[in-house]
Amino acid sequence: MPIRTAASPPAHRPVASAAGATGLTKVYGEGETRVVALDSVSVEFGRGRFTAIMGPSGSGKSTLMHCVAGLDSVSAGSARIGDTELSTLNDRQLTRVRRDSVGFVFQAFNLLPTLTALENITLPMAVAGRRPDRQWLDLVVAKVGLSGRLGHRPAQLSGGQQQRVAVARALVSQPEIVFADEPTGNLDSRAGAEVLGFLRDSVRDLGQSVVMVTHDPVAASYADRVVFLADGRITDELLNPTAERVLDQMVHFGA
Ligand SMILES: Nc1ncnc2c1ncn2[C@@H]1O[C@H](COP(=O)(O)OP(=O)(O)OP(=O)(O)O)[C@@H](O)[C@H]1O
Repeated sequence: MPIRTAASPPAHRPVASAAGATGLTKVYGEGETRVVALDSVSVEFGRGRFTAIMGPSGSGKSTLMHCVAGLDSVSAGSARIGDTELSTLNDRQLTRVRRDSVGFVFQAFNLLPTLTALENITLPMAVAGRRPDRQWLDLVVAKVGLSGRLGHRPAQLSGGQQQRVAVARALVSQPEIVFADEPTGNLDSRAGAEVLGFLRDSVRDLGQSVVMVTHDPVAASYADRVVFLADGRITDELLNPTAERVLDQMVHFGA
């Protein structure tokens, strides 16, 4: 597989979509417990772009990410990864798309404690019966600054280093898109800045597409674009955000 080294395109130019949703509605429960978590959301996540999703608690951020990543079913509308409409897939095909086309980074690093950093990074590909491209693996490991720590187990690494292992694990299979759910939620600001820098570098230098849910305006400022959600709807977006502009927008919407 060729190594992608394309820098991300300028934010004003239309870009191909790495994932997206059309008229996506998600309803949980019924009767008195019925909650419309997403109300006909249409959104594209650009290829080679870093998109942040922001909004108040309960606005539907995680639900949007889970539906587009194929972790949750939709009630109406559609979600897609690349050109693949997820609703057309059976369970086995969906599992394969999630495994081969999507990388995940979670707030809790979700590393296996008995495996080394390198084993954690390559585990998902090993499970899938695939071998990582050695050149790409070396590049990703160097990029996230883990070259000297590949033999360490998670307990021997700081929180920031553990999250960098998780980022490398998400990048190593060269997925169509990486979804990061509050990736800096458990980190201090310095370690958080490093992880965000690596996510941004993976977009700028490696051509990766990244979508990140965050509450933090500083974290969102690493993205090329911020999409704002409120009450299950997209209310606004910002291109080339700064932390100040994101904060203004949040205050404006009472988030
Ligand atoms: N499994 C579920 N069952 C029932 N309701 C749910 C479920 N998951 C989410 N919800 C509801 O859907 C709405 C959107 O939730 P979601 O977790 O997507 O919001 P969020 O913006 O990610 O919130 P937070 O920032 O607090 O994580 C909320 O009202 C939530 O209570």
